[in-house]
Amino acid sequence: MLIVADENIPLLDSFFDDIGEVRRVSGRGMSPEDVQDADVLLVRSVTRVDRDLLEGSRVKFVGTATIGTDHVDVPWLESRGIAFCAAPGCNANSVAEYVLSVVSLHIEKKGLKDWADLSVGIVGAGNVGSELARKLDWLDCTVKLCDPPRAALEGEEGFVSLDEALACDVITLHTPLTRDGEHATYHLLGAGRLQALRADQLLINSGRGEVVDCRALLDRLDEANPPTVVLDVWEQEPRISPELVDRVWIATPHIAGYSLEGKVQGTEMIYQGLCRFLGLPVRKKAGQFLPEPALSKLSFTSAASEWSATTVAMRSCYDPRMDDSRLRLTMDREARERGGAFDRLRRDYPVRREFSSVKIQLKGTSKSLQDTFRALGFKLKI
Ligand SMILES: NC(=O)C1=CN([C@@H]2O[C@H](COP(=O)(O)OP(=O)(O)OC[C@H]3O[C@@H](n4cnc5c(N)ncnc54)[C@H](O)[C@@H]3O)[C@@H](O)[C@H]2O)C=CC1
Ligand SMILES: O=C(O)C(=O)[C@H](O)COP(=O)(O)O
Repeated sequence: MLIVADENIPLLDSFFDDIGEVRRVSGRGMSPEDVQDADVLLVRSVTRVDRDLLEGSRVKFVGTATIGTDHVDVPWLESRGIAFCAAPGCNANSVAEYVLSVVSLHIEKKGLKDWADLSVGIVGAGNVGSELARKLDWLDCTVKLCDPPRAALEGEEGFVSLDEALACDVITLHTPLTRDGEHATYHLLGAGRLQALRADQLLINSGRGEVVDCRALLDRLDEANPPTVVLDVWEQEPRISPELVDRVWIATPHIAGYSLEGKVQGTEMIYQGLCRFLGLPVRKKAGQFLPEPALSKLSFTSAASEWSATTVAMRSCYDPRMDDSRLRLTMDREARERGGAFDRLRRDYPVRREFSSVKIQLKGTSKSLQDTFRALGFKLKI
């Protein structure tokens, strides 16, 4: 059996080499010739999987090691009897930690040292939005969830309108990219809604670039009193707008979901999907391939303030400003080289471990500090 796979999927051999021969190809540049003789195709989000790629091939199973599926023409796969599997939720915690890290920097920038004063509007309350809401709730933020498709379901309640979510101190977008239907998200935030944002607000997009009209955003950021904006996702990746990078506060190259745990869980989920499809037993688990983290323990005493202890711990695991600096450094290249540089930042992404990989040892500290660490997802050793 021939398995053609995006070379950027981690642990391809560990998971798949006893199922078939694995051929690695570039995800971004994948062509019909690459997949023609494949039985199985494994991709990430940068490969458009549709008739143009697969017509005439013998592919019978497609797996994407990502949450998002907007790059896959699922109805066409169904029409051809090609099985499909994605990895829902695989990197949801990674994205939630990205947003928490950004919000903690924002709180400091505003001269505050507490989560509790903040209202956060979460647009899209699925795996990512719900995980983020759970953590922010524990941190005593006021959380408002906007999810019209869920709100329309029987028994679902407590959701707010988009306008109410967009009035919060922090707005964070976690919808899929959809172009059709009642709840389409393409350019959900267009000129009108961007116009209404205030200078004291923070807008974070780590969903999909096209959910925000980036041309309109650029215009808004050139006007008086613009909001603060953080973008992980962009229209026209990998050839993103340098003008927009220049105007946003934090700019990262679509890596919110790039914790090692998130990426490896993505591979694990398509491995499980392929095993189900082939009727094979599932013998491997993501956990067996995760190395010991470089940072496995941190200690704090009662001398440390709650804010400094938790932000030191968070930033020891992940600081979005590092990703921001790396992306900005690529912006002075020639236009034709910038797309390649964006993809290389993603391909060569440093190992980033989730908060749960670090044990926090606390000596003589308060119950409230313990609760905050727990809310953020750290393991405690008291
Ligand atoms: N930046 C990154 O690295 C990553 C980005 N993503 C993106 O985040 C998206 C969300 O991920 P999950 O939460 O796991 O997906 P999910 O499918 O679990 O949840 C999406 C939620 O959005 C809601 N939704 C749909 N249309 C909406 C609308 N018009 N307004 C408000 N809510 C709407 C759905 O009802 C659903 O509850 C993915 O589709 C993907 O595009 C996901 C992982 C990593
Ligand atoms: O899971 C998703 O959805 C994502 O956006 C991925 O984290 C993006 O990673 P790549 O598929 O582009 O490597």
